[in-house]
Amino acid sequence: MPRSSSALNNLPVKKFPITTPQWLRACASLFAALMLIRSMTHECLDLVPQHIQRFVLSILLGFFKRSFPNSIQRFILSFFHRVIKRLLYDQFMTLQIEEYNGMFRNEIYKACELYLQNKTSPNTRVLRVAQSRRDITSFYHFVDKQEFEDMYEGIELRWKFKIEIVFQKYTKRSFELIFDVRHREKVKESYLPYVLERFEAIKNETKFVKLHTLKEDKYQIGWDAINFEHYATFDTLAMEPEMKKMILEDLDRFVEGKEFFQRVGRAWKRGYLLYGPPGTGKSSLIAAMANYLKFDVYDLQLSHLKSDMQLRQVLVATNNKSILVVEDIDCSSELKDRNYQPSKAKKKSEKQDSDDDQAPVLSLSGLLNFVDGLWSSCGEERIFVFTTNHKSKLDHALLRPGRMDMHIHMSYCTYEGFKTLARNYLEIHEDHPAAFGEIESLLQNAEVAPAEVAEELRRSKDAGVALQGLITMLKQKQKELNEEKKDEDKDK
Ligand SMILES: Nc1ncnc2c1ncn2[C@@H]1O[C@H](COP(=O)(O)OP(=O)(O)OP(=O)(O)O)[C@@H](O)[C@H]1O
Repeated sequence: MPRSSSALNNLPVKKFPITTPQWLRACASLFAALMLIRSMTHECLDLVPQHIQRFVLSILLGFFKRSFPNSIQRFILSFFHRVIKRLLYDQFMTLQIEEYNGMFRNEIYKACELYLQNKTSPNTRVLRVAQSRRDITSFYHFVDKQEFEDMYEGIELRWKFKIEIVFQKYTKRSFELIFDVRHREKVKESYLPYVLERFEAIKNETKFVKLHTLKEDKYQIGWDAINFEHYATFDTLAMEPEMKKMILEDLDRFVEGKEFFQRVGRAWKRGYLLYGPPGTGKSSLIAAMANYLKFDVYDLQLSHLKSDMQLRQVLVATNNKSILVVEDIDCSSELKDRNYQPSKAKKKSEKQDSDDDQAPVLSLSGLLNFVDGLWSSCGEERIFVFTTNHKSKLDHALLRPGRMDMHIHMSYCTYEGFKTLARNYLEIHEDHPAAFGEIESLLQNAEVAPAEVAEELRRSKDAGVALQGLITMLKQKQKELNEEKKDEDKDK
């Protein structure tokens, strides 16, 4: 039987102070109010620089600590401290930028290094400064925990440089970028690309060619860089004009050849072999190439390396747009013969042989692999230059195209070469016709390196005296040569 409506009305009803939807609404309003207060606090705090906020907070905390000596009050204070800290600082995000990304140097790290050169913070107390003769800008070396401040479109950014020792062996360098987490996207999409852009611009504005040499500390082997202060250019180089033109055109084709190398599926690199007697300008030509292309020079002294692994380690640490030089490659006894067979060496002594088998080896194939093998694809716009006084002593594997693409013979001084040197050292242009004529005919038979001619021309500022000195020296050389020939004929 259905209950009557009056019966229903008489049932006991439990009354709540507020209904469930009302309670939810109240919570939502409270939450919204809190969010509003939080964002208003942040908006207001945005107007106050962070270091001032931190300073004010530390003063307030000090004041409250002194005012509340009792332990319960201190507990409440530390609770509030944590809440305020959370409100103020836990909104920060930290980006870590380490120097190495696996085996390779991190491009963003390099960009930060240069970008932050001119940015210091008011609390910077130590700066290591260096300046080179040719360089008008000073270089700052960062010290551990050094801080930098930056401002980008109203966003405050704090940088910190860190040096850590890992595994008690290696030094690990990194930058930390600390910023308000709300600007995460802007920092990623806009600020970091801006840093990279500035890096490229600063690099081009202040590009000084660097000379990198190997340095080894207790644990690691790496590169040390100084400004390259070799003033040789193609203008000052004593060389046949056609040869100069050919090299310059080859270099131009190389640097403009990115698409070509991609199209033909080859690594963007080029190898030059410079060969000729001592003092004919091999090092000067390398300097002229570096100054012309504004490429850094890496002087790879093989005697500093013990194994292929070390070789790989230093080679992957080189930058793009660089010239890797191995001087006097024929003298590199460090390079084990490609056909090196431990069995042959057994004849020597058992003990030494077993040591050899286990010792890490620096091999020619290790080097070739980098010039032409799989490792050659690491990096781009690389030039390899090997020099030798004795081309005939070199392994044929090294000489083939693809490894050494261009063989450049650095010859004894020619008349054209002499004219360049006379212009360099005495600032004269064939206004001593008599002396020039005599020197031209003497040079045809003399085997004299440009270094020797240059040395003679340096002896006096008076062009006439210097040229006469050169003529005497050339005559003396010719005399010696004739006597040698006579002796040879006698022996025959
Ligand atoms: N072709 C050249 N043009 C201009 N200067 C030269 C030339 N060759 C030599 N010189 C002068 O002689 C010096 C020594 O030359 P450089 O070191 O370039 O010769 P090198 O062929 O590399 O010698 P080595 O084989 O002994 O290393 C240079 O500093 C330069 O002043």
